[in-house]
Amino acid sequence: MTDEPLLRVSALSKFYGSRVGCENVTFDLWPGEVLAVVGESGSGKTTLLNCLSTRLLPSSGTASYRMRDGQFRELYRMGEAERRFLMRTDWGFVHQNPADGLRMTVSAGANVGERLMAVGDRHYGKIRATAVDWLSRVEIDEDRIDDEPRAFSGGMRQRLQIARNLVTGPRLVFMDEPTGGLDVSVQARLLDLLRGLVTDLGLAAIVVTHDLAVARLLSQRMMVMKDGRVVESGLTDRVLDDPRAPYTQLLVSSILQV
Ligand SMILES: Nc1ncnc2c1ncn2[C@@H]1O[C@H](COP(=O)(O)OP(=O)(O)OP(=O)(O)O)[C@@H](O)[C@H]1O
Repeated sequence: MTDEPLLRVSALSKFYGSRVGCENVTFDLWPGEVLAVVGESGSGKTTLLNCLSTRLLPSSGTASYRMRDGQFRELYRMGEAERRFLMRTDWGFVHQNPADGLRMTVSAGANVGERLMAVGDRHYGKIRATAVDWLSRVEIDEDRIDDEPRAFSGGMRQRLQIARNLVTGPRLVFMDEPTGGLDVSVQARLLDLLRGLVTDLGLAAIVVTHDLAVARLLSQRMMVMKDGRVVESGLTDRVLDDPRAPYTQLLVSSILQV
């Protein structure tokens, strides 16, 4: 661990015309830390995630990322080429719908291998061996390596998307409802797998979820959003066991009643 954050976000806001997407969001993310962003539909989670991952330009505010050389760079002032390089080498993005993060008409092995080629690997044998290794880490049998993800179940597709994102050794991974849309039993297994990988690799992650159980299992810290604003933030166990904002209390009690 270093004594400097990986990401520094200050007074970030995004407006869609007069509508608030997210407003005045400030936080630091530390290396190896998992931050969950929770809130009901329309609270601004996806807007925030898209701004942080530079898919969307905020209306105001700053976000600085500590590059591998230790220097902080302002994300919204980066050139397109540098931003793309960062996204390819140092970041991952796991979409809720695996089809958004995979190439559905190339093999599972190629989905993983092409990410290695994108960062300069050229040795075919090594790429294939790494792909096999990563497929096994996400519990996909080696004999499925030549199958296209269209032939996979939802859970397998999501595990493949995770392998594709982690194979290049990113330092920060953005996840948008990574277990959304899956059966409950498949969700539990995927969450276990994700938790293991994040811990083993010492990954930092920002996980958007409306599911407090996902936040509890994956994150050390969480932010609760409502109407685009952060209404509460803190260590996940503290926020869930002793929520202070009335909205968080409502959110937590509504889950407990289920
Ligand atoms: N492209 C857009 N144009 C206009 N308004 C938008 C756009 N995207 C989001 N919004 C609005 O911004 C607000 C925050 O939406 P956002 O999708 O970020 O919330 P969310 O918490 O991620 O919701 P969900 O869980 O349903 O995805 C909402 O009022 C939404 O209607």
